[in-house]
This record gives sequence, C-alpha cells and structure tokens, in this order.
Amino acid sequence: MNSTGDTSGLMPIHYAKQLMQKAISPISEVVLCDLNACLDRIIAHDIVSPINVPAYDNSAMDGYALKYDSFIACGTLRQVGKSFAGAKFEGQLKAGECVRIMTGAEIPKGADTVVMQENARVDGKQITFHSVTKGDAIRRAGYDIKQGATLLQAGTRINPVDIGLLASLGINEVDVYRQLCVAVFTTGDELLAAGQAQRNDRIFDSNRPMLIAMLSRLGARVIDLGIIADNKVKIQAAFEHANQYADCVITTGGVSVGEADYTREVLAQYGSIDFWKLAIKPGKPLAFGRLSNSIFFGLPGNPVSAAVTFDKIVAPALAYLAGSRSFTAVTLQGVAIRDFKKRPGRTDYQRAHYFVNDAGVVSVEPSGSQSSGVLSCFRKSNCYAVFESDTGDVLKGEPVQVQPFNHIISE
Ligand SMILES: Nc1nc2c(c(=O)[nH]1)N[C@H]1C(S)=C(S)[C@@H](COP(=O)(O)OP(=O)(O)OC[C@H]3O[C@@H](n4cnc5c(N)ncnc54)[C@H](O)[C@@H]3O)O[C@H]1N2
Ligand code: MOO
Repeated sequence: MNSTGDTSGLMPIHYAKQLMQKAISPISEVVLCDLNACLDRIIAHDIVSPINVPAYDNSAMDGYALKYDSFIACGTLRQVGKSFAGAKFEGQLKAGECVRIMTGAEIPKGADTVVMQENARVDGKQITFHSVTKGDAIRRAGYDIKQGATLLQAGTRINPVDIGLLASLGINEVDVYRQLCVAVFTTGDELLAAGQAQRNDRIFDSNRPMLIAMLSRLGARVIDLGIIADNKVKIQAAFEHANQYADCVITTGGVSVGEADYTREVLAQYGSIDFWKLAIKPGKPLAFGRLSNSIFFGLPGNPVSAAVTFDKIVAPALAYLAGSRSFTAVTLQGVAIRDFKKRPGRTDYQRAHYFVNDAGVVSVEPSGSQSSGVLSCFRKSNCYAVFESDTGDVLKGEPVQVQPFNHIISE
C-alpha cells in the first residue's frame, strides 16, 4: 500500500496534483513587457486603473443632447450647436435649447438626456422629439472602468481582450513573470522525424511536434532537443543540457517497464522521481520528478496518452509554475446517448463527442477507438467524457461529466 492508502500502486490524480503543487516553486522573476508582446504572458502585479473609462460623460447615440425638463416645458427645442467625438460643444445649454451630438461625443454642460436622431423631427434649427426618457443614451464617466478599480489580478494570463483593456487605460507596458522555458525530447530507436524517409520498421515521432505546439499555446518558450536514442548516456546528456537552460523537461517514451525504457532509470540517478504511476487512463506510466534546476515530466510514449496527460496533468502544473492562478477545466453535466465501456481502477478521460439536444440536454457519446495508439480519434471528438476511478461501464441514459476540449488541445 502507498502513502495514499491505495493498493493498486497507482497514485490518485488529486493526490499527485497536491504533490506537484508542493514540489513546484512558481517563477518569481518579473520583466517589463511591451503591450504588443504580452499576449499569453502572466501578469505579475495587480493592474489598478489610473483613470476612469470613459473619462467623461458621452453619448451612446447619434442624436440630440437636451435637458429633460426643457423638453417637457417646450416640446420643440432649438439646435444651438454640435458636439463631436474629439470636438465638444463648448457652451452651456439654456432653456429651450438642444445640441446635435454624435456617438462618443462629450455631453454638453446643462444636458441630461440624449435622444437618438430616429426619434427627432428636424425643421431647420427647430427639433421636435418623441419617445424621450430622462437620462437615456448617456455613458457616464467610469461606467466601464472606475479609477482605482483593480482591473486585472496578478496571476492572470493576458488574453486579447485584456490587451484591449490595458490599452483603454493608456498602459503600454506590463509587469509580467519571465517566460517559462521548457525543453522537450522524445526517446525511442523506432522514431523518425517527420520529413525523414519513411521505413516500414520505424514510426514517425508525432509526440514531439504535438507537445511543442501545445507548449506554444501555453505561452512557453521551447527548447527542442529532438529524438534521443534508447541509450542511457545520450538520455543523460539530454537531461544535463535541459537542466541547464529550462524550467521544465518533458520527455515521451521509456517510462514503462520494457527493457529499453531508460528515461525513468536515468532520471532516478540524475535527479529524483516523486511519482511514476498515476491512476489515469490513458497515461498510467506518467513520471514526475526533479532535477537540480528543472522539474521533469516523463509522458508515456503512446501518442494519445502523451496528449491527454499533457492536457490534464502537465498543462495545469506548468501554468502554476509560470505564475498563473487561474487554470480550471469547464465541466458540464451530460447524459450518455450510447453506452461507454469503462473498467474500474483509473480516472478515465475518454475521447467523446457532445452536443446540446433540442431539449437543452448535453448529450454525449464515445467518438471511436479508445486505444492510446489511435491519435486520429481526437479529430472526431470535441470533449472528454470523464469517469471517476471506481466507475464501471456507463449505460445509455446515465449521467456523464463532459469536459469540452480547451484551446491547448483543440481549436
Ligand atoms: N508490461 C507492461 N507493458 C506496458 C504497460 C504496463 O503497465 N505493463 N503500460 C502500457 C502503457 S499504459 C503505456 S501508455 C505504454 C507506455 O510506454 P512507454 O512510455 O515506455 O513508451 P514506449 O514503450 O517507448 O512507447 C509506447 C508506444 O508509443 C509509441 N511511441 C513512443 N514514442 C512515440 C513518439 N514520439 N511518437 C509516436 N509514437 C511513439 C511506441 O512506438 C509504442 O508503440 O506502455 C505500455 N506497456
Ligand atoms: O496509460 Mo496507457 O496510456 O493506458 O496506454
């Protein structure tokens, strides 16, 4: 029995996550980053708004600015000027007056209402209004963002809208954590790099390009160490190189129990291994450990296992290492519309397809082979059907947890 009380030798995922969190010290170095280069970087300090957005009361419509009481008293008002975005009306409205105003233009002094031009009848300078509601169509100063409000919290990954928000505050440089650097290599004498001549006794290395793409979606800088032969000396040299330059080393293959599975063995000598067998399907032989400078993930060689363990275990851990405080999977409650096969013993992330039916029910079905060698099944899938470790087969009509694919693994 291990320290988690488990007798299968497999570590439950929630326990492994706690262990990783204890073992990982998030990056603390802060760098100043240009607004145009900060997409996907992690904010290091809270962003507090130095200004109101918008800075002044302005019109939400093209129309007329007026004082409501004046409209009630007179019905028809005289247009005395114009207010444009960037060229406001400088005067003060008096009784019986209105000002032609454009969307975004500052509300003239003395006005408290804007009437859109569709509700105005123009006769020279005399304007008659209908459907007037006091206070309408005015965007107040600070109604989007108030001066002094915390707009973005430290630990937020900057998305394109955040870049718009920062620009709306006039901010053109942001304190972010230094970029995560991850070294990747794959092991296996059977591997060819895409582009090499095909051979019938070899397979192409799909894991490394796939993981590099996933890492770039995480905002990491990648050191690609290529394909390393099943050879202890070469694997150790790759680890030494990676440990010098990277915060994390990711390998695939060689973590199981086969006679050429050296990765775990080398790592155990050169660093330390915290766990290497997880109660997850696919992906049981997943190793996590530490070198002197880097953390280490040894992913299973099977491509589906590598993809799922990266998405579900490695990506959240790397987000934490990078300083992110907001990495959660969306889970929907769905209903199986076909039977799912499931053996008790591991938390299973089956590749599945979901849709919302006419009654609004999230309906989910397996999308094909669940073999960890069948990467093509991902293309027929848009979610994981997640089954807890102790569950057996799940039948049509029974509830299923659905996790739609995120941007790391999908579009
Ligand atoms: N006796 C046992 N055998 C296996 C067990 C076990 O518990 N007992 N676990 C199985 C499971 S589950 C998995 S997953 C695999 C993991 O094995 P490794 O991580 O050691 O990976 P390899 O043996 O090197 O390769 C497995 C499979 O994947 C192919 N592969 C490897 N690298 C790549 C790559 N970069 N791109 C594409 N495909 C790759 C490789 O050719 C093998 O077919 O172990 C099971 N065995
Ligand atoms: O865990 Mo393995 O990934 O089941 O094939």
